[in-house]
Amino acid sequence: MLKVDNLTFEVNEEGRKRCLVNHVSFQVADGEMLVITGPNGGGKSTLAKVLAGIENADEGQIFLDEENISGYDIDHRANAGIGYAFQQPPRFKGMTVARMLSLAAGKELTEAESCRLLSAVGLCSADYLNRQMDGTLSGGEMKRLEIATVLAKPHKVSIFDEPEAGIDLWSFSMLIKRFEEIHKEKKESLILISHQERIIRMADKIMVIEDGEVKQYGSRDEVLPTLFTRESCGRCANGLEGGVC
Ligand SMILES: Nc1ncnc2c1ncn2[C@@H]1O[C@H](COP(=O)(O)OP(=O)(O)OP(=O)(O)O)[C@@H](O)[C@H]1O
Repeated sequence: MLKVDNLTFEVNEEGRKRCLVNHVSFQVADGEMLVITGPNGGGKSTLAKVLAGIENADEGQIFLDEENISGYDIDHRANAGIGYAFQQPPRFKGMTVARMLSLAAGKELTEAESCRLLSAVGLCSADYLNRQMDGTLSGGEMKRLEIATVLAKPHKVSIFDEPEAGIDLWSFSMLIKRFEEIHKEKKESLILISHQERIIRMADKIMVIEDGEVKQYGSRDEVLPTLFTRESCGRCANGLEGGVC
């Protein structure tokens, strides 16, 4: 169980404090899937970075199975069981895909194991295992490799920031299947940040974040109908595409 209590993250903008994550509290039970959605710039990625230990919270606490991980850095949080896939994955010059997957798995993977991971994200291992994780890979390829690194190891909670971004339709379907399998197995909890209706509909719980605050949080049946009846974003008069802006 992940328990997030009163999490706050501020930045200093030209001498003025701006709260990007504003007293956010929620829980993700074992095996549960939480989808976080909301308008662009609402604070979803920032919240994910604070959960993963990339940014340090100014206030609040994070508990993973009763363990207070609030003071842990990114490595300690990963060891405690938090997996995190960036919205925009970093590239690593000089590192092959095979090496990266083994590092992510925490053990030397066989070719067959690496192949299974790459297949789950729609990549053919023969073409990729010896490629460098550098600028020669396309944005969509990097995104799928980043997701494969999180899938390489079991976590208590895996956070995927917009896993659909830049991914083609065929790979997206495979990815959805993998998320469905993980969800069905109930061995790990998933937090998916997404604007994609198909992903939002998979959730056990949905949280809407806007202006750094939790605007809605509840079961899929409670929140989903309200998403698709909102006509405009709460922050501005912009129309919503497919129900979510
Ligand atoms: N380090 C930072 N310093 C200042 N402002 C930041 C910083 N990081 C993010 N922001 C701003 O905070 C707000 C929230 O950004 P964030 O990336 O968390 O939004 P998001 O909900 O993930 O958006 P999107 O749906 O577009 O991915 C944005 O206005 C962004 O420009």
